[in-house]
This record gives sequence, structure tokens and C-alpha cells, in this order.
Amino acid sequence: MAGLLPVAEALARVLDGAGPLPEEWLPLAEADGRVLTRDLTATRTQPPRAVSAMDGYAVRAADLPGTLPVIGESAAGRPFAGALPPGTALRIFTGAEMPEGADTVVIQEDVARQGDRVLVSISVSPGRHIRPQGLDFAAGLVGLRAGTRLDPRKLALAAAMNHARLPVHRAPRIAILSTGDELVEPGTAPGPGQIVSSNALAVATLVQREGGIATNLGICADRLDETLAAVRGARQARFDILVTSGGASVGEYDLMRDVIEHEGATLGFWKIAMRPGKPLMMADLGAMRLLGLPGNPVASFVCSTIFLLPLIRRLAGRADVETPTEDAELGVDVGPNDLRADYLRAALAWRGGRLVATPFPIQDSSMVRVLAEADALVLRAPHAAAAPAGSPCRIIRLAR
Ligand SMILES: Nc1nc2c(c(=O)[nH]1)N[C@H]1C(S)=C(S)[C@@H](COP(=O)(O)OP(=O)(O)OC[C@H]3O[C@@H](n4cnc5c(N)ncnc54)[C@H](O)[C@@H]3O)O[C@H]1N2
Ligand code: MOO
Repeated sequence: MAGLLPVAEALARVLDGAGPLPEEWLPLAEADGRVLTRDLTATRTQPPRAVSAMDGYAVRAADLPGTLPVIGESAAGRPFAGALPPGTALRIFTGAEMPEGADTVVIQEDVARQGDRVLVSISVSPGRHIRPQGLDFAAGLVGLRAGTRLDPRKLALAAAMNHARLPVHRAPRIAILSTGDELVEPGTAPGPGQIVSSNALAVATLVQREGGIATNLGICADRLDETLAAVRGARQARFDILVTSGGASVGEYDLMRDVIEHEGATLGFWKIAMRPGKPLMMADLGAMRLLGLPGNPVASFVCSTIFLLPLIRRLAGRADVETPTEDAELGVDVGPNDLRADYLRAALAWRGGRLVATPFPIQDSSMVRVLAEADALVLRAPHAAAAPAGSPCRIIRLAR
């Protein structure tokens, strides 16, 4: 089995030449998960003036302790007009502007209100319970840098800086085509020899969770004309990525390589040193990158995790492109590996403060049930030696 491309080399080719997609402007509420194309500067100062951090009374520290007439109030959004004369107090609430002249706030728990006067029997240092102007940010500050991935906290900052629309990289658009005479859509009665297609659903869901826009192109028979028509349709619709499933191997009905040839493209690669996923292929059809997934459901899912998701992250402008791995400990003995990097479906459990990954006894790449039960993939490098239970290992957590 010479000529199988190492996984790292295949990933490099999948990502090669792929850069962040062009800019679009989105309303705040639609920008979660997107990556900023430009620095975002505060258009205003927060707080715009010095404000009280507590409910109480704005006073001059020099007047305390003492009994002071309450001359008015300042509430959030309704500031007191005018300055605070010496020897007086102003009722004030959290977030309300401090009046000119006042230099401290005494909280209401520490005073006795007597009609229109307030008795303060303690001293308070100047500046107490005051948020100075610009404590959070000043106008002109770069609050969020280009390349930042937006999340709920960063969106809150963008809103506070008074941006209603944000410049972000466009989300990748991914078309998914299932090939195979044996396939019917879920909810349809399979005819003789037929099964229900499950790959496209899993891939589309992964894509959507990663922030891509998935379009399921449905099922196409194992016929060159039909498959070519579907692929050409995807090119015309200007998808960024076309993911096909099935028809990647060496049988007479495995047509994806013929399709790529008919489209005048050359294979970026075909066949990689990976289990599951050996017949994975890649090609550029003009501006659209084609990822030809093997039909076996586990191969389709694992290849999507290892190759498609990083490509989506790259197109979306993210810096964290590679699939993260973690340390764990093997829950059972595993045998020596051959030349293909292995991705063993495994259950995860915490035992005595350690994360234990236990590969399932059957690793057939057709088994959706085992895939559904798995929490993680245990990585086994090509030619890795046998490893007893308790050995350290690397894992990839599966999306749940
Ligand atoms: N002589 C060889 N045969 C095979 C090799 C090989 O190297 N030499 N590689 C094997 C490996 S590894 C894989 S993986 C599969 C990949 O085959 P294809 O990509 O051509 O996929 P199909 O033949 O179309 O289907 C394989 C299997 O998966 C089922 N399938 C396909 N699509 C779906 C779907 N959308 N949902 C659920 N199940 C699907 C299909 O019915 C087949 O059972 O090739 C090996 N053969
Ligand atoms: O790569 Mo295949 O997925 O081993 O079955």
C-alpha cells in the first residue's frame, strides 16, 4: 500500500491556498461566531461621565459626618441639573451621573433619612463608590482587533462601543452531495438492497455547528452524467466547498475521480494513510474546493472532523484552524498499528482524576451505532507500538 499520503500532508493540501473569505457587514445579532475583518474602535466613552456605583447619596467628603439637606436626585438616564452646593446631599442611584461638586457617595445603608435631610454619622474617603468617566473604555480605544472571533462577551463590547453592524468574513457555503444507487432519504422505505443515507445529515450538522452554511444537494445515482450534472450545478451556484460522499474507492461504480477528470481538474490527492478514510480525495474545481469523502459513515464523519472543519475555520478567517487534541489514558490494551494513522472510536470516563479513553472492541467504519456511542477518537500514529491499558494517548473529543 505504498503511496498513501500522510494525514498531516493531506491536511496541508486541503488548506493550501485557502484564505479568509471576503468581508460582509452583519447586524450584531447575526455576527456570533464570525471573525472581524477590521479593528473595532469605541465610538463613545463608557461611562460617559463619572457615575455612582451604588444607591445612596452624593456628598462632599469634607462635609461628613453631618446632617445634610437633600436637594434633589440623580437617577440613571436622568442626571441632576446643576452643581451640588457645599453642605448638601443629592439622592443618587447606581449608574447615575455624579453632580459637579460632589466627590464621594455614601451608601444608603450607612445613613438615616429624616424627611428632607440625611444624617451621616460616618466619614467616607473622597472617590468612594464612584466610577470615573471612561473607566471601561474611552472613545477611540481599539476594543476588538481584526481577527477576533465574536462570542457573546465580545458582541456585548461591540454593542457598548455603539456598533450596530459589524465587518466580518463571509461564512463558507458548503454543498453536500451523497452518491450511491443504494441510498434513500431518511423516512423513505428502502427498496431491495437499499439503505438509508446518513452521511449528509451528519456532515451538514457538523458544518452548521462550525458556522458554515450547509446545503444538502440530496442523493445522486452512481451514474457519471447524473453526478456530473450535480457537481456542475454546485459550481454554478458558487459554493465554496463541495463535499461528496461515496464513490471514492476503486470499484466500477466509484465515479468521483472520473467526475473530477471530466471537469478538467487534477486531483490534489487521493488515498491517505488514515483509517477510517483511506480513499479521501481532494480537487479544486475552479474556485470551489471539492472534498470527496469515502462513503463508509464513520470514514465520512472522521474525515469531515479532520479535514473539512479546519478548512471551514480557515475560510471563516479563524486562527484556531487545527482540530484540538487532548491527553488521556488508554482504558484497554491496544495492538501495534500498521502504516495508516488510526482514529479509534472510544468512550471517555474520569477515573481517579484521570481521563480514560476506552476504544470500542469493533472499529468497523460502517458502524453508525458505535460512532453515535463514542465520545472521542483515540489517535494511533502510523506504526505505533502496542500499548497496554494505562498508557498515555492523545484524543480528539467528538462534537456532541
Ligand atoms: N478493493 C478495495 N475496496 C475498498 C477499499 C480499497 O482500498 N480497496 N477501500 C475501502 C474503504 S477504506 C472505504 S472507506 C470504502 C469507501 O468506498 P466509497 O467511498 O467508494 O463509498 P461507497 O462504495 O459508495 O460506499 C461505501 C459504504 O458506505 C455506504 N454509504 C455510502 N454513502 C452513504 C451514505 N450517504 N449514508 C450511509 N451509508 C453510506 C455504502 O452503502 C457502502 O456500504 O471502500 C472500501 N473498499
Ligand atoms: O477508510 Mo475505510 O473508512 O477504512 O473504511
